[in-house]
Amino acid sequence: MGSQRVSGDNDIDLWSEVAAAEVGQPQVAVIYRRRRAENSGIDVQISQTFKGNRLSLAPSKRISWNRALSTRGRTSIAISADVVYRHQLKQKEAKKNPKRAPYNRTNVKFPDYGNERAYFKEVDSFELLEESPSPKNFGTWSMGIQSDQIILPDVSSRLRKWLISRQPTQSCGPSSSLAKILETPGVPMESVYCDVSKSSNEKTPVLISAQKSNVKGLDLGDVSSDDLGEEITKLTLKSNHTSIDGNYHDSFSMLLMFCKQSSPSTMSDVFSQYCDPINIVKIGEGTYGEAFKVGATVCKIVPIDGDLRVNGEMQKRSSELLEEVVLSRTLNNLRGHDNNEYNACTTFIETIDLRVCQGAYDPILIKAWEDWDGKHGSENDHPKEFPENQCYVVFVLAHGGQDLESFVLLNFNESRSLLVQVTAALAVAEASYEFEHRDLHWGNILLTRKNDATVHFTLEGKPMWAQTFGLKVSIIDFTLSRINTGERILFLDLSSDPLLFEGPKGDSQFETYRKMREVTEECWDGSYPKTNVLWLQYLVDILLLKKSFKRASKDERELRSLKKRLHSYSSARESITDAFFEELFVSADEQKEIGGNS
Ligand SMILES: Nc1ncnc2c1ncn2[C@@H]1O[C@H](COP(=O)(O)OP(=O)(O)OP(=O)(O)O)[C@@H](O)[C@H]1O
Repeated sequence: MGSQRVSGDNDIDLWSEVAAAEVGQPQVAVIYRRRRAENSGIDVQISQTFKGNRLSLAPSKRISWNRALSTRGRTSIAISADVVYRHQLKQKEAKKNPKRAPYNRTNVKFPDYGNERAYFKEVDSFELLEESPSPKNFGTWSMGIQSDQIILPDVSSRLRKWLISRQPTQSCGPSSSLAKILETPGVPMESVYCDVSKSSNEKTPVLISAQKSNVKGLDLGDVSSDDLGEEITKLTLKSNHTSIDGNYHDSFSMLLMFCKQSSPSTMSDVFSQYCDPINIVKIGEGTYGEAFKVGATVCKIVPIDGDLRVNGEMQKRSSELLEEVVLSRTLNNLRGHDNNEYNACTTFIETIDLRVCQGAYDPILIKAWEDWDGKHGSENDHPKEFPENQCYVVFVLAHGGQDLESFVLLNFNESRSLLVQVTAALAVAEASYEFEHRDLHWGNILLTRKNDATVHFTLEGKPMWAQTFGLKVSIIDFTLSRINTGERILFLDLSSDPLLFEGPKGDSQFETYRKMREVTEECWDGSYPKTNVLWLQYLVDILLLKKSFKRASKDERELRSLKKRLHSYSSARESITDAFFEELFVSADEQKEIGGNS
């Protein structure tokens, strides 16, 4: 990231300030690399050099927190059944002691992270100025219900998850069943916070959901959408009676059904729908997925259900992908395909299609993978290892552009627009689905330049148009997110990931995870929209400290006071009412004059 900034004469140069503050400190570059999962922890390789005057984390390759954390992600699958039970215990304790239920680490057996702790102790003694990529790799989703859960007998975790998910949520109205979610585009599950001024400490804000008409069904062959919901449930319950190894074919069948397929496709079948396959280029990678630009879309390919370890990880199972699919599709519903939506926005990346594929990795993709590796140095395993019978889920996504980390913001207006778009999107998703992103670091915000002068949101029935100043924001990566679909709550139990909270002190990303832990009191299934506000504060920090764009000292003051005021808001929904955002919205009349998208 460049540390140059274009500034007016009166500007305070933050970078100079930071550099000045560092004078006299040891000049250290810490280089470390993380070991993959099979090595049962992190191989921290620290080297110190004394050449620059800024402390930085300079990885030999891409720093990958997620890889280190992945070992625990797998644990969270196994304990997912206990999550709800533990939450009940925590709630009981919390009732006894209204201040705070203590987090009893002694009852939880975590792997030994002694080495990592020693490492963090060492880096903590320095001021850390570099951001770290996301710890994205956390295994499976957990599901719970909002309140008054029935303590279930000791059944298999997956069955329990589904049994719980079938309990009607007391506070939600007509649910957004799986079958209905599948009816995208345009399932208008519309939900309202009854009282947005309520304190965030009230754990489950009351949602009133109203299923609207005009629900369009997909062509699901012989299966009607109502039957589909039932079939999915039966299938899952049935499959959960059997062992994990024995049952995934059932989940696989469901996945096929979700993708409207009777059998897996080949990768080239899918890609040829979007472009001439020779034009495919790799654009990014995650621990589980490889992302390729395929025509105007991005295809994220996630291998599933195989025995071959990928990037040091067990492959994800069909059942896990099912849950991710539900979450992506639920957010897709916000995109507003008719004009009746009570809550709508287009900021969450669009999932255009989902496909199940089978076969060895396509040679064209292998070539694209190798080209990217040559330029960027991949952390992932070479995909030529995949066998002929390997299965994958392909997420066909809209192309969201470049991530905030690498994107060059030009001026204060672009930064303001970034903030208003993210805040409004979170407000809409909170209002509709009690959504919390929980991992909104600068790698998960994509930016692109567009001609539209405004971007449209509908929040609780009220249409709003935010000025873009030519910038379009997309939010990706819902791995840590929490959502209430109306029928179920999808969340990840971050307590099973203690290292997430032991990241470097002073690193605003890791400070944010720690603040989330305080806010949620580790009841990760609960609704705490304040977590969205914490990430907004993080974003303001990033804009002030990590991004160079043309700005005056007055602009910096505005950002700093926004950050302060954000302290007092308990949700993105409240935050969007802040004066900072006011002048970024245009009225309906102005919108008509501008003639932007509506
Ligand atoms: N829709 C998109 N538009 C543009 N780039 C994208 C898109 N989706 C993913 N990418 C790129 O691919 C990279 C990997 O994507 P992503 O983080 O979603 O992978 P992942 O497999 O979910 O990661 P992990 O499993 O480790 O959480 C991103 O950092 C981004 O650079």
